Amino acid sequence: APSHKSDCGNGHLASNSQCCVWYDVLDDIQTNLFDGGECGEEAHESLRLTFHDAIGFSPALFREGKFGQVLHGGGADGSIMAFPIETTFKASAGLDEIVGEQKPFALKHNVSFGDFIQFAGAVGVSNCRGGPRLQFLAGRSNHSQVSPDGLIPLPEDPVDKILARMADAGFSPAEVVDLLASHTVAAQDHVDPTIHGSPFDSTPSDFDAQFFVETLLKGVAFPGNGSNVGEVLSPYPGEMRLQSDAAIARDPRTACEWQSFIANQELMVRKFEKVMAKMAVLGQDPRKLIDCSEVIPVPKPAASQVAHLPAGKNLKDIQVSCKHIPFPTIKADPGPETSIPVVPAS
Ligand code: HEM
Ligand SMILES: [Ca+2]
Ligand SMILES: [Mn+2]
Repeated sequence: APSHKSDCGNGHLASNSQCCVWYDVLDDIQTNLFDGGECGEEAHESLRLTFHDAIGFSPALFREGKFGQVLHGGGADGSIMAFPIETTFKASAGLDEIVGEQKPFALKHNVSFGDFIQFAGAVGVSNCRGGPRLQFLAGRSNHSQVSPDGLIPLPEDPVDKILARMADAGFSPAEVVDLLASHTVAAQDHVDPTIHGSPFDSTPSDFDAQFFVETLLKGVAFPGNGSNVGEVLSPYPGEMRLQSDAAIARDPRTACEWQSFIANQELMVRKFEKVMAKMAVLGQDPRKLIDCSEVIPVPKPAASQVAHLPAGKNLKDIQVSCKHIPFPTIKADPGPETSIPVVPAS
């Protein structure tokens, strides 16, 4: 049958021939960056990197004359890969590693750093069970503008400061919550450097709603060496809770959006896809980009649409923070109290 697609010559058909190269990048990074398509450390760090590149964008600084000559610029432009100074910013501790791992793939396939970072994040998170299928637009220039320090939120920042910074970049309080669905596939290495890879929920390889319920449980313990800057009490040994996540979960401006995902993983995913489409083109003119979303793999379905209370917890342990919508009915897992094995730093 006649086709309007271009034959890429690599076993794929593309709606636009400029998307062909991304199939080569996909095969290469699934094998050689994501360990055969896993939702592991590299996938998590790649998702985090999409944010740290994109959020270096500030209409407020631009108005004050302190950020570039044109408003279009900065943002999701690959500057965090082009300018090593950006990975020395406190908020980006540890990202030098994933930038170092990704950069040779971008150079080898001759694609821009800005495109590569958003593509790798989208592919990485598609490896997570229940994950989103993110939009991917290609064609960002490889000319980028170094971001000033101080634009990326820190876990010790008060909610007011985080919401103001995110509003400057164009995000509502509800959209900040939507973006934080990313923390369902996340772990820390630098808030408490004595414990490696302590996750933010009990299922860091599943893009599920566990993060949203577990952050509302009463905090009882620190997983590592006690209280660190940006850390608050978590509900289990081994799990890390960021001060910012705990506060946003409980703030009247954000608590109802937070709660709304606990019994609706599908809604969480759709809203994450929508807000990520916006974040991925900060500082870019999307009309000049080509839609290559078809290259992004279709993720495996979620194990459950509804979060559960981990074993040993009950509804009385939840610090209900949305005042006008009843807390959803969720079940508790049977069995002894959950704990996540702690991996000490080597
Ligand atoms: C509200 C602002 C946010 C704050 C304060 C924040 C803070 C943090 C911190 C402190 C870590 C741990 C880093 C480490 O110690 O290794 C982390 C990890 C992570 N963050 Fe965020 N974050 C925010 C928003 C976001 C957004 C918008 C995304 C993506 C869309 C994101 C994705 C991730 C991911 C995937 C990880 C896990 C990385 C890994 O497991 O290696 N974060 N975040
Ligand atoms: Ca999870
Ligand atoms: Mn990590």
